[in-house]
Amino acid sequence: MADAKVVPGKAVPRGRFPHVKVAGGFAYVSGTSSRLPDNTIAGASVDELGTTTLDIRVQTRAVLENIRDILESVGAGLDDLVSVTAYLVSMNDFGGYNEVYGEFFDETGPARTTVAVHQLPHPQLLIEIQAVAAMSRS
Ligand SMILES: O=C(O)C/C=C/C(=O)C(=O)O
Repeated sequence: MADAKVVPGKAVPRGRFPHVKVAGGFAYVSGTSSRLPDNTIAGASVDELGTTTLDIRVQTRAVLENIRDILESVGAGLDDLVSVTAYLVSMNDFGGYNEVYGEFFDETGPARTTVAVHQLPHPQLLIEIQAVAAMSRS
């Protein structure tokens, strides 16, 4: 049985899809950004002159924390992840992303693929991650 869920308290999806869908013993987490419940973007700020500052480290941490919260809503956690696909707007951000990623996971963690894409669904986003977790907990 498949079980799709929009998680209360998380940023509402900007389309008709769930945060997570559980099927066949796995939890499939939709592409997740650093967007917060008030629709601001963690790791993005605009000063009084309109200059935008984007921080890949802050965004990466917030993305992984959002995924952690989404997984917890279905009884799983970051330790249950088996696959991660990360989308960066620029490979110039790979170093900062990789540094923060390494605070969450090591070589026993999920299989990972990182690619650069032309754009993400909001101009302030530097990173989005989709992930799959095994539902190992009873
Ligand atoms: O929800 C976000 O902030 C970013 C992710 C969006 C998608 O992956 C999507 O709309 O499909």
